[in-house]
Amino acid sequence: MAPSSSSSLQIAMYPWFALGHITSFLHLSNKLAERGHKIFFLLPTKTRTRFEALNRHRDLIFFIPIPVPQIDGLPAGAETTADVPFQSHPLLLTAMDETKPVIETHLRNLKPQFVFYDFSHWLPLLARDLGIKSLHYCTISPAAVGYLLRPPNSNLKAEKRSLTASELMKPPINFPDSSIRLKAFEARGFAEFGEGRDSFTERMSLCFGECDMISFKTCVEMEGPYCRYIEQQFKKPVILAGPVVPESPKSRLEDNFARILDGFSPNTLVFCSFGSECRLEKDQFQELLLGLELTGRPFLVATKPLIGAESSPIESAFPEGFEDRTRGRGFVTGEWVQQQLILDHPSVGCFVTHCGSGSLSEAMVTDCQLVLLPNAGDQIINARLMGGDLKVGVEVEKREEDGKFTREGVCEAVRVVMEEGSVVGEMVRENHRKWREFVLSVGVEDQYVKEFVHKLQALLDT
Ligand SMILES: C[C@@H]1O[C@H](OP(=O)(O)OP(=O)(O)OC[C@H]2O[C@@H](n3ccc(=O)[nH]c3=O)[C@H](O)[C@@H]2O)[C@H](O)[C@H](O)[C@H]1O
Repeated sequence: MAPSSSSSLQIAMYPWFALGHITSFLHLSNKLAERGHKIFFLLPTKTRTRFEALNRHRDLIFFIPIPVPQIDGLPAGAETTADVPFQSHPLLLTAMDETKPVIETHLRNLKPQFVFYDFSHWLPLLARDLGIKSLHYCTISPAAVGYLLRPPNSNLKAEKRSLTASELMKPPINFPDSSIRLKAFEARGFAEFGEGRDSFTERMSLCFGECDMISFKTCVEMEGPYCRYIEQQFKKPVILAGPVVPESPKSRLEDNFARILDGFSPNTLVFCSFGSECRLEKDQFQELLLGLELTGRPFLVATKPLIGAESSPIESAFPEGFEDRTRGRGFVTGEWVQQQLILDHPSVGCFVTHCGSGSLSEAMVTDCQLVLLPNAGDQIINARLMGGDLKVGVEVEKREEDGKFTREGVCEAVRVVMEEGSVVGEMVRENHRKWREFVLSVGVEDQYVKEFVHKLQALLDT
């Protein structure tokens, strides 16, 4: 018998097998556990160790290991999008779909009142059969969902076709007024995604269409119009978890990085990270490094480029003479770093980000200047939102003909935000400061989470 709506909630969470999604669900779990609610966090077995440090309430957040089925074509032991190239993501989706019987067993035993999910389109239907309410907790921004997914009632299905590049260059009908547009090369990228995109679009339409409620990690002040647009398009209540400000992990910054960062004056170092999935082609990786070299500033890059064999050392992809020229001020690693702790370090003055939603949440609460260098998917829309609507960062220019960025473009974007007296730099600094103050102001987060829980409890009474 479900407890009355005034007592604490019991929620199962099953995020998509991507570190950015798991991180986002865990940040929300911390906020809910802080208020006494119990979370059963289902995640791939081996991946759990990456997240122990982020679990701040081990008495209320219980990690439940889910073995990832071995699918033909998936490397042995692969569990998340960080373990496979982008082209293999559909195989990982299949692996997640094949965990359905295991998830059903857990839900029958755990008997949560809710299940939160994002890409497992079969979960809302399963939950309904088990008398469990389902919430699609969408880590992708409402602006990106609205622009890229297009309304479910569009005539595309009837015409059995995908959106063309020219259709994708313009926002959908009734989309809120904004600076969000796709450039020709970006629209072509989405259109060429083709049937992979169609089945993904189909999957997402089910994820949004079958749940009891939709939720985003954002606030009305930032993305209210886009949330209302989603509500209208999917005819489903949208509840907001608020900014879900990530707390810093309990761990300390590793000595080798502490030593590097302690060696630089406050707000001087450029930190660059592209999340857990992005793998730059070698030519673009070199343009990035040469661009940071051109700035004349100290920099730390944490990203794993696509280079020959996985076992090749990252130095094999460095531009000619780069190491000698940047010794003592340029640091590059292909390993997983403690991004939140690095961003918190006083020497970091600029964050070059791929605009993944987790990284942007973390960026918003720092005082780093932001350079936006989206790689794919919703990151592009996030960059337009941050650089165009909110004006809290500057986007790196890319060539129209092939969508590639250049060393000069990287250097110019860093210069604009970091140079003393730069008008644009001061504008984005001030806008970022205002949003940071809003997001961190007393009561904002608490009010959003309270309202979020209240709406969940109200759903139990329906
Ligand atoms: C929603 C989905 O998130 C995806 O994940 P991705 O990992 O790329 O990026 P983030 O969301 O920033 O998530 C990345 C997370 O990994 C952390 N991190 C990353 C690198 C590192 O070396 N160390 C770290 O601690 C970082 O702090 C953040 O919390 C994609 O963007 C996708 O476009 C988006 O729809």
